Amino acid sequence: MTTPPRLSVPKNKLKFVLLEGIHPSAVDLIKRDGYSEVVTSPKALAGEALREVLADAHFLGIRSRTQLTAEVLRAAPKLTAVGAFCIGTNQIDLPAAMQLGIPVFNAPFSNTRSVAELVLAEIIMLMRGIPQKNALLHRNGWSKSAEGSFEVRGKTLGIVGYGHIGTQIGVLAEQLGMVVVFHDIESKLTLGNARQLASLDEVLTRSDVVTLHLPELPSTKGLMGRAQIQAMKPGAHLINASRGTVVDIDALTEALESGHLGGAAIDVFPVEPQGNDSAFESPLTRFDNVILTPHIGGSTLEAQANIGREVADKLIRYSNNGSTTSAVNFPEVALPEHTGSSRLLHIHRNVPGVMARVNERLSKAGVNIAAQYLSTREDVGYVVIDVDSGSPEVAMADLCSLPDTIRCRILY
Ligand SMILES: NC(=O)c1ccc[n+]([C@@H]2O[C@H](COP(=O)([O-])OP(=O)(O)OC[C@H]3O[C@@H](n4cnc5c(N)ncnc54)[C@H](O)[C@@H]3O)[C@@H](O)[C@H]2O)c1
Ligand SMILES: O=C(O)[C@H](O)COP(=O)(O)O
Repeated sequence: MTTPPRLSVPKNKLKFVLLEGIHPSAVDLIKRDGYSEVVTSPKALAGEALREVLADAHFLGIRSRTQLTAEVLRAAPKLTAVGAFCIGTNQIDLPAAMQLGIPVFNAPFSNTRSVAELVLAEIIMLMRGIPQKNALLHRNGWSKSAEGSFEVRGKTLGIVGYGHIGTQIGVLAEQLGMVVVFHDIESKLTLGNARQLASLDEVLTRSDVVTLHLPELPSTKGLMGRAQIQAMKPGAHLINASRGTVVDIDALTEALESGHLGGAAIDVFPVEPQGNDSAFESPLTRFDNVILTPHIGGSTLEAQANIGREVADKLIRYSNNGSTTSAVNFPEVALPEHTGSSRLLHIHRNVPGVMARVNERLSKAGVNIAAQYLSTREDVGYVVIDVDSGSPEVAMADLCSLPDTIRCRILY
């Protein structure tokens, strides 16, 4: 059996790696807290480059593009926690991370408003036929006409996925006088006059604009396929600022080619370039009535600065005191400061008798338990023990050698 990693390292020896142009607010906070090694990159990494950077990283920050598969995570022996500096966490194998004892944190609300504002603007732009008019003028043409231009007031907006972003858009759209209907797999508290309809189909057949706000899940992949796009009203518009895999791009292309849809606004794509120096390719580039944006729904300076601080703070708290509050994949433990005691953190297989064995080892090591906090999730347990007498190092070494240990570390 291999010995589990024991991460009881001073701050100046802990390495943070922040990829994908994470806002400098994160670096500022991390450094202000006393961590000195912060490596940054404007790009997503993959393959050997990612493996190389993860070989000695303790904390990793990514956004939506870096793919953290089980294989990649297994090749990161020191990785203690991951920060997704965004909302979506579909790019990370969350169950694999939990099995390896690696909590993942994200920023569940920091860019919600930015996405909602972009979508609101796109609704008006699409309903007025602005994308194609704008394109024509850029080619020295002129087309002053009311044909195909409509007010949004009184029109129906269909929201698919009525979560944080969907509800915000619903509220903003009602301020413009739109009728809001939505589909969600959960029964939802509706805001304003929004109405939850019985089925996705009902939302699609009624709406002048359909906007998607779903997470990427096996169940949402290809959710907007040929049949769903064809079920939309002739001349209606489709907006996708959720995940690229939710829409069948070939089916969308056909619907635009045939004129069934009046237009679309697409911010996310099944395959996205790794960085700003890579080329973007899509069958949608040939349509003037399609607004294409480079996955910037959440990319405002306000949102990115807030995300930088929020996720960096969660990583720092986990590093400094072991708190896993709001981790997306991990047993959650909210911890007070541990003054006057040492803190032992033990992540283990949640099998019958494991806590009895933990406490037996502590008793044998002769430490006094000042406080103990336990949380479990599926087959992983996370116990935090504050000890205020005896030798915490000996107790830690004993705990680390328990066969059910996944990871352990000590905080002084
Ligand atoms: N374009 C961008 O820059 C950008 C920015 C932020 C978030 N996002 C994406 O938007 C997604 C949504 O964000 P959010 O904060 O609103 O998430 P959320 O979790 O608050 O809401 C998602 C909603 O979708 C619903 N849902 C799940 N599966 C469904 C299905 N099959 N059919 C109907 N409804 C379903 C859920 O019940 C939930 O209400 C994120 O997961 C992320 O992928 C994109
Ligand atoms: O999930 C998210 O928050 C968005 O997709 C934004 O991702 P980004 O940080 O890569 O722009």
